[in-house]
Amino acid sequence: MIQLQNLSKTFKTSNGQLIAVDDVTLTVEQGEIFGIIGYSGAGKSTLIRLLNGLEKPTSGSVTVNGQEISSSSGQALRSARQKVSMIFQHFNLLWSRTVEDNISFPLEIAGISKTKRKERVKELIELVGLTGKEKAYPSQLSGGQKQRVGIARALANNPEVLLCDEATSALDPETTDQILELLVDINKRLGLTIALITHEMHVIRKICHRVAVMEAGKVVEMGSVLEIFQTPQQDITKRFVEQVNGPEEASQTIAHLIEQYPSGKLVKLVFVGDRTEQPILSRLIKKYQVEVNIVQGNITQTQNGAYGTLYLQIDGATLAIDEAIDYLHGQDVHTEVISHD
Ligand SMILES: Nc1ncnc2c1ncn2[C@@H]1O[C@H](COP(=O)(O)OP(=O)(O)OP(=O)(O)O)[C@@H](O)[C@H]1O
Repeated sequence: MIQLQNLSKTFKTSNGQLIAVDDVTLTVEQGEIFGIIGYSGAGKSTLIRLLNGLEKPTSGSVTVNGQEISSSSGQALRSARQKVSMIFQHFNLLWSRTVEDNISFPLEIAGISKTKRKERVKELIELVGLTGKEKAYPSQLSGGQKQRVGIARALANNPEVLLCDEATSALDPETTDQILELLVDINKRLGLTIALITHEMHVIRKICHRVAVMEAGKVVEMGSVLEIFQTPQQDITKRFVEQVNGPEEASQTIAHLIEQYPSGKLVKLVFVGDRTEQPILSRLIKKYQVEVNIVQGNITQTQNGAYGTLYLQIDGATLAIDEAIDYLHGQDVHTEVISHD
């Protein structure tokens, strides 16, 4: 659906050339929710501006549904851009227009008749859950409601792709979750492809199928959200995963656990949801004559399923413990020994 091929964008600044996006190649599949995460300055905004044709690449290409946006101009660019819609962190609503007139605006520009506009606006208001607010002005709405208007307006002309630029960053956690649920609902109901940029791993965990991690203009890691949460490779990715799992707390707990369970070995298992029912633990105990204490565990939900972490204390004869750990390494779970005798 969206293809970025060796995409780069360089800006000339007073300090010389600045590479904002550096040789990015990725594909967003039809119907997918794809997240791009990075800290401030990583190049996310530049990337999204390249995606909707607001910036021209220095090199490489952007193709949306077979049409190259990066090399189009004039009418061709305008028609290509109609397939791509966007919502923003600060909503970008027209403050002097009511909710229904804001949503109607792109339809007016597209030359849709008044009767058809009314019908479509009604449909969209229902879709985003704003019934009863048709005549309200943006200043009379909560942040979540404003973003619902933004979403309805973005969907008015039936785009093929929705781009979300930090769409929930100005909202409180509860409202964030409601807006994220609305995006998932729209993705499922309309089969709409969604590409979003964010600095919050919570957003990625909650709604994305796949994620690309950006650092200094480059995509440094990419994969299914489940995979990335389960086995992050790069340090930056690990830091993002910790945003959701809570690092200090976890490391404090681990230090505490080591103190509390000084004998045997402390092992961390990371497993994917549908493998949780496999009787790995009971086999382990039966086969190796070790004692297994479940010390701590949690499960995290993502759009691709759940993944869990389980801390075990394995105690017994040294040889039996080592064999038991070898057995775990041979299973389909990620196993890490976090303390030694
Ligand atoms: N028009 C421009 N001219 C010069 N430099 C720019 C321009 N736009 C972006 N940059 C630079 O490119 C780099 C990437 O910026 P970008 O805004 O894409 O990052 P970001 O990940 O979106 O960060 P943020 O979340 O803070 O917006 C930054 O160093 C920024 O200063």
